Amino acid sequence: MNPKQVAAEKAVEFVEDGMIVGLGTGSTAFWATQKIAQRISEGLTIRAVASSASTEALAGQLGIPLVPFSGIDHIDITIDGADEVDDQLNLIKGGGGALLREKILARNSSRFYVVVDETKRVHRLGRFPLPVEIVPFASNLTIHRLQELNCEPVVRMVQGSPFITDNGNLIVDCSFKEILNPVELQQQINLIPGVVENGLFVGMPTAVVVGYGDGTIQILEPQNRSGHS
Ligand SMILES: O=C[C@H](O)[C@H](O)[C@H](O)COP(=O)(O)O
Repeated sequence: MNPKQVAAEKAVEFVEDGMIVGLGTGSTAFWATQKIAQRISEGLTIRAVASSASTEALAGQLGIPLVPFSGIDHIDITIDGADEVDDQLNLIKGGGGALLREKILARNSSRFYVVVDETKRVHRLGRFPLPVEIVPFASNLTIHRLQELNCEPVVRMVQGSPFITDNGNLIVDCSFKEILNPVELQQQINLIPGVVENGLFVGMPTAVVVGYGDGTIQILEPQNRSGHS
């Protein structure tokens, strides 16, 4: 069985009637959105907020009732993927460019479930280049300041043109190789004028659901690393 699907479907078990649900972005969150649609067809009543235009389109096709960010004052549960998960359950996100809306959802959610396959687990963050969303008009200046933090920044390109986020910004992928202090780094990055947000999610998950190729899952909680079943 697909480990991403296994993890995502487990997390959807935590969705209950009446909830406002944050829908993540990417190939793992995709399975959560599919499962939520299935549960709606079986009688579940929820409203959802999408973390990207692509997820909004998917949810719309699947008949999931959507509300805009402006129409809610809290989110009960968000289910989303990640590019890396470290031993403290800190994350790198933004491989799909959706990190800003994803972080707003996660920060405003009572519960934030992260769904990954086992390949996303690392001892320390940094193998995956850290996505940073920046405003386009001063990008060269902002990129110089990012370089001063000892990373190699590369503007993300798609088919020869800069990737543009749903918010009209650029993504700079910053290779740090190894991130020793994610708390400090996220603050340093976000203090640079021109940076909109970075893909470090520090201390945010309620739990991380890890799916394995043999169909088993492991639920990792911030202080309790048990539960392989
Ligand atoms: O911007 C995209 C998101 O942060 C994704 O959740 C992340 O990149 C993981 O995506 P996937 O599940 O496709 O590996």
